Amino acid sequence: MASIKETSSIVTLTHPDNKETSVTILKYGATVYSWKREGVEQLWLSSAAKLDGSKPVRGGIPLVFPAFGKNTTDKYLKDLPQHGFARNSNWTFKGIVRSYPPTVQFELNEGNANRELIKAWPYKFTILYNIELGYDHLKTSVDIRNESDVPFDFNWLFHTYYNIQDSIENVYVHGLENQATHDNITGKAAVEKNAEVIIDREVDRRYLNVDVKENITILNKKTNQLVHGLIRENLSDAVVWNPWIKKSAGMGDFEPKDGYKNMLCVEPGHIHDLVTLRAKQKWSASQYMY
Ligand SMILES: O=P(O)(O)OC[C@H]1O[C@@H](O)[C@H](O)[C@@H](O)[C@@H]1O
Repeated sequence: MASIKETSSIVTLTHPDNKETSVTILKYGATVYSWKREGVEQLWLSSAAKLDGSKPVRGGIPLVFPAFGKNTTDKYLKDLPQHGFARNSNWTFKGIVRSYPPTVQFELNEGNANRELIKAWPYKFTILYNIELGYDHLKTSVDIRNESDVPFDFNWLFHTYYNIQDSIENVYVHGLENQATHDNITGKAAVEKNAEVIIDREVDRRYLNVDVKENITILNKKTNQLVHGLIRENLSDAVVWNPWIKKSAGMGDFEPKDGYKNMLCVEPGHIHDLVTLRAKQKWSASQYMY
């Protein structure tokens, strides 16, 4: 039997076959902020991250909904903060929904979402968020249901911060060659020429419409061994983000300051356009990390 520990602010799930394999979720944002596989932390978390609900968590897996970045054009989304309100809302813990692999569920709807922020977005919805702890993987899945009588538009993205135990200089991202990109820093579109995407400066790049049959992996430069692997369902875009020296220096909740050497965000999402969800319809997506 998996063990679950719940406090007023967090839920920790431990795998039945290995007590060193666990996942910890903050109810605020339903933010997974630790995933240990056989005792080894897989996610990066800033030592200055706020875990008290005063701001989104700098690290782990913040959830981005219903807007990616700062939307400036949509009638309602433009009044929301960067990355929407899901990561700044207290989600309801619904308990364990499957015993093997042990899976816990959280729910967000217009009733428990951040009261100030939800004022800008006049829809009824239910998001069920499942976190499945495998002995060798973590799968996070989302079902979004439009409970309104009219359609609504949204982005979804898992803002995953991977822990790069070895330095960032020693890894590359694979699976993005020939993909269309949009650079968030320069605003320019391009095509990725590299089979091995290295991170040696600030990188903030959207990869658009990447075939979901393609796994995205982080590999060791010297040995080509797998550091992290990602399988996506219904999430055709991916952001690759590392703030590097200057940007992390400017973020008060980013510590240690050289932490950029030990993290890399590879964020699967639907952001090339907005998903339109018709009344009473459901949209589902997941990321499987191994
Ligand atoms: O500081 P925030 O709001 O958590 O965002 C972090 C980063 O999130 C990434 O997804 C964006 O592409 C970046 O532009 C952004 O800086």
